[in-house]
Amino acid sequence: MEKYAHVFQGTAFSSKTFQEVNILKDFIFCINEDGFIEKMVSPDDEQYLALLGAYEGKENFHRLEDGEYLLPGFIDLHVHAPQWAQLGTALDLPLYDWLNTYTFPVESKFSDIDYAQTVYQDLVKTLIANGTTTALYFATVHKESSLLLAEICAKLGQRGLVGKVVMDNPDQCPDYYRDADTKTALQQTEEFIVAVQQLNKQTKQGVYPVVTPRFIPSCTNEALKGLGELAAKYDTYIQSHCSESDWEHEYVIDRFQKHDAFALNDFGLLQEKSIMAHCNFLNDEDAELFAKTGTAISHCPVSNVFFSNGVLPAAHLHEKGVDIGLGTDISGGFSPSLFDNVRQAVISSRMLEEGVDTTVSADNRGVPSSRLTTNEAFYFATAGGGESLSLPIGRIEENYTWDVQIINTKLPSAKLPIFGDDLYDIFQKIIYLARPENIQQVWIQGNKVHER
Ligand SMILES: Nc1nc2[nH]cnc2c(=O)[nH]1
Repeated sequence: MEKYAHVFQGTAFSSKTFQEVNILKDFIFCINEDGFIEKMVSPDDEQYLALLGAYEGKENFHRLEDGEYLLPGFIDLHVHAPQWAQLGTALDLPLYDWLNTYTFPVESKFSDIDYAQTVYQDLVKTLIANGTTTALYFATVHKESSLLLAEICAKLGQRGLVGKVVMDNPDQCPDYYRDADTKTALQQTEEFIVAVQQLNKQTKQGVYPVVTPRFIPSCTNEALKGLGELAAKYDTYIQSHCSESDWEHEYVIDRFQKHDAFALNDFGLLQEKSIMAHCNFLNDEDAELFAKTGTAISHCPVSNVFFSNGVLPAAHLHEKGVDIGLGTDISGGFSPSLFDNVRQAVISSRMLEEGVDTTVSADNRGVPSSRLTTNEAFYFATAGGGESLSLPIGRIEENYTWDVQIINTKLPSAKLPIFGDDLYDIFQKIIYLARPENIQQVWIQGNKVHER
């Protein structure tokens, strides 16, 4: 009977469908050596008592305390790791000015490996403590510190997908922060891919290289083409920014007479393992191309308030068959927490649906059918992120990895107002009220990586 690496007993919440949450009350979760959920047993199952008998009292048996609940770990599909150093600043500027006056100077400092070590280590630890078990990172143009970020994820136990950023267009990138030239950018990207694929061989939870043209304005046509070819050669993930703001969307129309989606596709950059950030200006034709190629969207609702000039029609795009996950967009978004982004996804979608200008009649004020429910926004932060990455993550279900956060609702300093509620109400309270201190433990691929 005793063959599992860990056995947990407790109540879990996990998406069943886009609309519905599964409540697994007092289940037993059996985790194998590889860190996967091999078996889930309900209290009605005849094996339940036998399993308890075999594991109770052992070191690898974990019973959740009263007031503790399991959620899947969050999947953050868009993090600019170096921007951790400027979190919460300069958010009153428009995107172009923010990039040029704040962000590029900060990112240029990551040529210094010691500085990178300090910032990246702090970021990865903080994201884990916020319940983020998988993160898709933009690093900087520097190959060495980008590789260091992948090594830090590997060491701290987080599933990290990391990109060395490519910016080779002298018209759009400053002299002090740019790849030396196109050839060097592509060569260093290739070396980076090979090194991270090597690192992945010794990393249980996985670390993956990501081909990362920053966005179309930063890159020459030769770089975009070369990056599409490298992604195909090494079967890597691809990430970029797509149709984020009025300025960026218009820039691409000016340069290519088409939208970002079609321009990126021409360079081989839209495929099953592509994840594009923001996408606020996608029209239906762009969305159909995303669905056809398997390209996913990382929806960054906090950041969008500041930089996107609009709200992503996430419900509509999901309806059109596009995979969607959530991103913090550190530091376009000021919060490292996907809880905050779930909340903002709901809030922004309601404002889109209802409209915001009260001088316009209610009938014409908003965009009908735009709202996201709490369950749907939770789905994006978990199961939707897993689907976007085509990895068995984001759900508490058999054959998925044991990537979970244990939420303590009874912490004296951050107690949730629960007075005999039913379990679904407790789930909703966790989604809207939990703070980082309520995250008691975080596990990734069967390993405990955080405890407070
Ligand atoms: N939000 C955001 N958009 C971008 N577009 C190009 N670079 C960036 C960035 O760092 N953040």
